[in-house]
Amino acid sequence: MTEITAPIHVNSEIGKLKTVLLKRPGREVENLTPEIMERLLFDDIPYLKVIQKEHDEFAKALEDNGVEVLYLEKLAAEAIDAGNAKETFVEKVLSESNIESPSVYEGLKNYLLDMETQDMVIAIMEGIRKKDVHTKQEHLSDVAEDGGEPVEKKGSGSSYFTEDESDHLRDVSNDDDYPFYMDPMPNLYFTRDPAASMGNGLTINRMMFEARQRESLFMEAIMQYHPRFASSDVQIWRDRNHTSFMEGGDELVLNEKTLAIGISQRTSAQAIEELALELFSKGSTFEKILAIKIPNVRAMMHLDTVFTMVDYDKFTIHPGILRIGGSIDVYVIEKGDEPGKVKITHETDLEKSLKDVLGVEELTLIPCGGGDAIAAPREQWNDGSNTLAIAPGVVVTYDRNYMSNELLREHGIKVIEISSSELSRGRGGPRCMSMPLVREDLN
Ligand SMILES: NC(=O)NCCC[C@H](N)C(=O)O
Repeated sequence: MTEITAPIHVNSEIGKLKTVLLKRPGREVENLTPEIMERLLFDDIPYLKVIQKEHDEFAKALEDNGVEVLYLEKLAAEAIDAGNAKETFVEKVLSESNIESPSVYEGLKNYLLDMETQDMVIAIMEGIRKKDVHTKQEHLSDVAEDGGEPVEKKGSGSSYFTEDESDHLRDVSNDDDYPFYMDPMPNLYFTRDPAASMGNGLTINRMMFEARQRESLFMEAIMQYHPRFASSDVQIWRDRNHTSFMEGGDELVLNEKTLAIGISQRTSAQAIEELALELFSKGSTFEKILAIKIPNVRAMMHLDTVFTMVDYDKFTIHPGILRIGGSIDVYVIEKGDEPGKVKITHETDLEKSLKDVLGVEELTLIPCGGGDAIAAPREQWNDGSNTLAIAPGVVVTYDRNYMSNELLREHGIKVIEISSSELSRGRGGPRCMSMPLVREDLN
């Protein structure tokens, strides 16, 4: 086996995992409240101490199996320092954080730039509460509360009072009760979605919901400035400056010539076609994309919530994506006859489409929860189909999905289970929580 020196090298879903990017859940998951959790794409509020313990167990399971684990928060801070890009980064994040008031903008900027880079990255991820940053408007509200003269507040935020700002009506908050100037990013521990490795490059994604759109700024900075990546020839197949959206949970690398991408709640058909054109024209190894249409519902937001590869010829599947009779729409996208054009063939037999591109005679689709009318949707809801393959036939899964795990074992798959009572509350499993950077090639 030749040693892989490229910082990103992913030619399959199942090749031995060498390096992976994770994000340990931090206070951003505690900054959820019942009022905002739905908008921030959570169904419940995780218990921080336990979710961190479970995540550490996940990281340890990977390390015990020879995987190098890198952390997003650390790489992002290293990148920003290496690129001397603190101010540029802060300005970019602020410009995407819906801050209308100039005094709030200035207050936040000074507040963040006064921090060490690592603390600043973590603060941005956790979300920034109004009570931590003092701006002129806060003093105006003090007047209203006390009926007296504005008094400069003492405490950590007082130096961020922007005394010179002119008064703007837009400084008057529409929602004084809302606790944040900058929303937390609780979904960051799903490192799979903001960017996706394919070949020796990646897509840095424009994500569907505002709750997640700023997440890909960290990966953009890492690729731009971090010495581990910036000095190498990492191909950005698609950047985040698009209007059509794509998320990594939909992007599967079947082999070095073929991708499977979900047309889903989070990834549009247009984005897939645009990516195909980029890949076909920029000298990638990819020649085909299977665009698989899945239901546009929250429970199945990405293709990897209903379909993952576990071995050369085996996949998990949630039966809920198939029509009665087992058909599903698969659009095979290939290079067209003219530049700037693709050729699209419509197929409806997923098993056959997969056999064709993988070059295998037999293929097994292992149904989530055994296909049982109750167990299948229950275990799918807790990511029973969302396995992370760390080698052919070896996967990491959530322990709570015992029926699906048992079935995987019956099919000869080695299953490494991790605790999942809190991790699962964010509606993502082991594949969602990991972004492979390097995998060994298959023979
Ligand atoms: N690939 C994945 O399916 N990721 C899980 C993302 C869960 C997150 N709460 C979201 O709704 O985006």
